[in-house]
Amino acid sequence: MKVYKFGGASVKDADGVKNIASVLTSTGFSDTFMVISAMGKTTNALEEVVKSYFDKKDFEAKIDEILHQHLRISSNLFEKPELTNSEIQLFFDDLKAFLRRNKSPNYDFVYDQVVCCGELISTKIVSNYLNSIGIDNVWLDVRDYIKTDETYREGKVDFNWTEKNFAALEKNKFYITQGFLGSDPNYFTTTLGREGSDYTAAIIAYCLNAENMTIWKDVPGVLNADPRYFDDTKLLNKISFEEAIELAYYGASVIHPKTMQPLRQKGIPFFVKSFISPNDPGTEIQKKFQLEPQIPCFIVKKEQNLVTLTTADFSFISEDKISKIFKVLHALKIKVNMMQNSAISLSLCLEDKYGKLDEFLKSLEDSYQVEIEKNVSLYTIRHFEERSSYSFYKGEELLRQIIKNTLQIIVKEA
Ligand SMILES: Nc1ncnc2c1ncn2[C@@H]1O[C@H](COP(=O)(O)OP(=O)(O)O)[C@@H](O)[C@H]1O
Ligand SMILES: N[C@@H](CC(=O)OP(=O)(O)O)C(=O)O
Repeated sequence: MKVYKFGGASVKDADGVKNIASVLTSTGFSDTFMVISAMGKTTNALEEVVKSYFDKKDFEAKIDEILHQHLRISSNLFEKPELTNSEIQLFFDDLKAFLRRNKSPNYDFVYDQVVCCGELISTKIVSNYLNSIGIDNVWLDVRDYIKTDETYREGKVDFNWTEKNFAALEKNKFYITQGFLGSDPNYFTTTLGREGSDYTAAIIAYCLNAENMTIWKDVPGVLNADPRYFDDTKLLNKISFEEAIELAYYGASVIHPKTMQPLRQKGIPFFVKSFISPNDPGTEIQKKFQLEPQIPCFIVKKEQNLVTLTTADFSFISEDKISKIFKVLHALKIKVNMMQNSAISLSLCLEDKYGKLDEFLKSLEDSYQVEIEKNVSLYTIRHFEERSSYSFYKGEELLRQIIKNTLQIIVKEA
């Protein structure tokens, strides 16, 4: 069995859905498990619904907007869209009913029960479309298979339970299911973290001992830099799992960082390919591969915060103090992307996905002098060449660090 994953960019409109059919026709689809994300930016739109709901604003109008976007796509796909449209309508009716009767004040719990709609609808549309053109498939609710704990928005997968569920599945079929979703022990929906559908595909590949896994993207494969921010990017033909983990960790957003671990554990070959040119080789990721070609790789993480703490009384920043600071960061789910310390100061490059930075800074007020530079960029160059002078950014360099073959620079962009 092979595992395919198509992300939001590949199913952003009716033409995208039709293109999946041509990819499948050119590559074959027997004994395949296909994971699909929400269409385009639907997850962002559903996040807005949750925010409006908690802000006591008109969340139903936002839901209707998302409903109509999907109905439009469906109308462009089917000669007779009535059946699919009524299924789409039902998902949204259920969503509204859930929000009207919900009593839980837990934002993260409600978030997961709402945003899952994006993946449930996209897979319904794609599955119905493929069946309508003779590509027979079976739609699965992934929440019946992938089990997690109760960490809403960042569900931790119970691999043993999940593996048992997949073992019961009938072989040699073409399955379509949702990325990004799971369910907790009480069968409430959980999500695996934003952009988590790549990870879902890897979990499924792991559980089914897949021959290989391919994620289909709008780029030719893994490039040595994000083409949105860098010119003259080059395709990396081969990379090792370790290199892919490093690239993803530093922010190469083409692959979700958690994706590699399950694949590496079972030695499952992993491809990143273009859904525009499905017959091109793309990037192959395997154990013990050497990076090919051997060139520097550039990564940028935007919207970072550089926080510098200096002890108010000029005492040393001891391990004890650092450990307390990190406990608070962990509790507030603030990610540290780079750190540097001296005797009396500690600089941290922080990513504040959940808007908790002010709470963090408040907790430090009494013990530290705090300086903050918001909205900075963190550039990372893997395999940098010492003699090269890099001029890929415009702005002021705030901090620089070299660890082995990795150079990192924090920049206040001009
Ligand atoms: N090193 C890289 N190589 C290729 N693409 C990259 C890289 N770093 C970032 N990207 C970006 O990743 C995008 C594809 O990933 P993503 O948008 O998450 O796809 P999807 O949501 O469809 O799965 C590309 O359009 C590209 O801008
Ligand atoms: N739809 C989810 C999960 C995901 O992985 O999406 P994508 O494959 O489009 O990055 C998100 O936007 O976070």
